[in-house]
Amino acid sequence: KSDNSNLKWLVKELGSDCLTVPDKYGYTAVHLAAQWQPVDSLQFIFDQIGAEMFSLKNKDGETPADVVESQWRDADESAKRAWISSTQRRLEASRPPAGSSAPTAASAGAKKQLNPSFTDWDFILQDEKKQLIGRGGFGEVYKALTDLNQTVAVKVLPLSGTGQSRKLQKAVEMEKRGVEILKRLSHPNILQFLKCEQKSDGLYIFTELVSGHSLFELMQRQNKPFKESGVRDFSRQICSGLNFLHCQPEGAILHRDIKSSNAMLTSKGVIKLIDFGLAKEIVGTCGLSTGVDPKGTPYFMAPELFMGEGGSIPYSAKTDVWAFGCTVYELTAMQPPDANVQQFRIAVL
Ligand SMILES: Nc1ncnc2c1ncn2[C@@H]1O[C@H](COP(=O)(O)OP(=O)(O)OP(=O)(O)O)[C@@H](O)[C@H]1O
Repeated sequence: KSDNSNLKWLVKELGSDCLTVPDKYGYTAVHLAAQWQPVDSLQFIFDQIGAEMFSLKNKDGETPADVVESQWRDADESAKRAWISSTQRRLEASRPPAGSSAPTAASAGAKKQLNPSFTDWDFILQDEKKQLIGRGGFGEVYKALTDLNQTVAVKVLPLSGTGQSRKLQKAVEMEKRGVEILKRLSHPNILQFLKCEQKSDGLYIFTELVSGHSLFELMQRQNKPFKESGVRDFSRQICSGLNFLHCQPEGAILHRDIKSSNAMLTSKGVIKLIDFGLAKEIVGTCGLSTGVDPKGTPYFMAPELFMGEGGSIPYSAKTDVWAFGCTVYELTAMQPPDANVQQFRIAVL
């Protein structure tokens, strides 16, 4: 669009983080605005994400300022160049002298990214116990503090007592590779993965700590489904996250476990998809369980998933979309489709 209404819509729907998400060429919404939109779009972006907008680079290493520089066509281009140089001058002038850590308006506005390169960490304690924030079908999630002074979530998949068979180690290696892939993704609706550590007693997966509740938990607490406007908003955000996963340049990344308990709502109204169907390989290998069944999952499974042969399950982007449809149903009805049918009979249907 030649005005910034589409940018405003994006930010309203997805939050300002979406402005920095690159497409397959590394172009962000900031690059596109710099290329196609008038100068007030740049000001709008600056108001949203601050100085960070000048450091974004596409795959050719071009910043939004470079994109403007390479086009010298009309009045808009010169207005943009003038705005960029005066804003950068102002930023430079407000930067603290070397060695000083006094905050400036620019640095206070800049968003801090989660840094995955911490080397040491510890559980955060509450009443002298590890602060548990959730329990899933095969792991428990705790709060942790890293040596880079960031609070993160750590999911612990216990491996002790299950033996260290080669099959298990292979499943653990697959899990680690999965985390390596997910680490590289950055999208406002996808939980940020940080790293994975294998210890003698388990596998520790570190992620962004989300402040909020899952949509499943919220429905249970309110004891009613969401209103249509909420379902629309959450569905749109889940789609945005899924679309991002499915459109990765190296091929689709699948979530494999879309359901309301795996969509968290933050205090700012942002949906985060959590709990990618990673650990399933380990569970399949060693029968690991915390005693809580991964309840309801068959109700979200596409028909073809019950027909996999030779132990292979034909997950695809389409099976994620099927699970998404079941989740929309769940959000309006508080239960997935066919919830009155026993789990083991779902496959027969
Ligand atoms: N990164 C996180 N930040 C904050 N809370 C989290 C995070 N990850 C998980 N949780 C909380 O922990 C709960 C359990 O999460 P987990 O991913 O282990 O299992 P689940 O999705 O409930 O079930 P299953 O793994 O059986 O599908 C979630 O419902 C959520 O409340």
